[in-house]
Amino acid sequence: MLRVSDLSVNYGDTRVVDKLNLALGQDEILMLVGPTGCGKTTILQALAGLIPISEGEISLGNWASTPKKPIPPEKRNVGMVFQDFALFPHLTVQQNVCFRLKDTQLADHWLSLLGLENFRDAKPARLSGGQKQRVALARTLAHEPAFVLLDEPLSNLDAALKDSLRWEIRDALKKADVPAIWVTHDQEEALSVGDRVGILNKGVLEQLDTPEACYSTPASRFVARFMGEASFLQASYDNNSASNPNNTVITDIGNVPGTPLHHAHGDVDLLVRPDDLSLNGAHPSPNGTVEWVRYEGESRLYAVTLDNGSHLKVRVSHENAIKPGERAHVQLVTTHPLAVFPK
Ligand SMILES: Nc1ncnc2c1ncn2[C@@H]1O[C@H](COP(=O)(O)OP(=O)(O)OP(=O)(O)O)[C@@H](O)[C@H]1O
Repeated sequence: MLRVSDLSVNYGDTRVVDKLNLALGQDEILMLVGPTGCGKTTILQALAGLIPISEGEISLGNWASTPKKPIPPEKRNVGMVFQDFALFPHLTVQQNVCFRLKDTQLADHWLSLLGLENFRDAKPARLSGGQKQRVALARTLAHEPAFVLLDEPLSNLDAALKDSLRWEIRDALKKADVPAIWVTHDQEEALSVGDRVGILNKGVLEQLDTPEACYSTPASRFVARFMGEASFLQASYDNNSASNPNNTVITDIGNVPGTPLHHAHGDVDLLVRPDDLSLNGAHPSPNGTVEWVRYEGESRLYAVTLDNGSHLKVRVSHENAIKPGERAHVQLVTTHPLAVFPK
């Protein structure tokens, strides 16, 4: 198990990572997300042993690295996958994957598993971005790493390729049966690929949880906003289980079941995602005005200001075409519990 205890990293007087704690299961994939400059790459570099740590401990199997007794990178058996692929341009695919490998059987295994057999003799320049990243992954896994760190492996690829390759990478990591930490800027990627998601804010891990929990019951408003489109709706909530046995939250646009966070009670803010709402431009009693609309293909995303002053984002079918400035009726239509934050 890869274990990180109270890990802090300073650059000079500036603390960039603050008391990070996590433990990864044998084949677990942890997606690390957060705004630019929050410390994601620094964490990967610290885990790989490429930069010194200021406090805490990183351990895996038979080694433990501390500020006083650092374990050098070559003794950690870490595999790294970078966004720029980092392949040797003068070597073929086969030579890249087999680089410094005693047993080339594993190279064959990963080359075939990642669909690279026909490219064995090609040089990287001839390959597409997706193929290059598969070669980089095959090389990493052929060396039987004890854990894998991926630093935005898909960020140099186009959208269609990203979607398929993220699943190929996930499958390969699972087959390799190694823990992995995968840094991404893409919250959709984090939610769909990760076993767990860690959300960093200014060097502090704000939440480490399943994708569902990070999205539905975020630990903070920051996490709520970071993991997707989030609106906060004025609401009232009675936390007394005798008078409110179904945890009902009352709002101007409908009542829904709630999950109270941080002892929310009384006047509260309800976390509403765009798909928790309906929007009707032909309703006889509209309760809001459309501010703008974004066409998304299958759907349209609307920004609506309610007559009570709340701002909401609503995602509905593309068939529903209401223009900015027009009146419409917004209603809460969800049946699953929504997160309730104190004011
Ligand atoms: N070698 C360094 N010396 C001093 N400060 C650094 C150094 N490397 C990074 N930093 C600072 O540490 C902070 C975290 O940087 P880091 O690269 O880990 O962020 P990140 O979350 O990976 O960002 P991005 O998403 O933009 O890649 C930033 O404020 C950055 O400016």
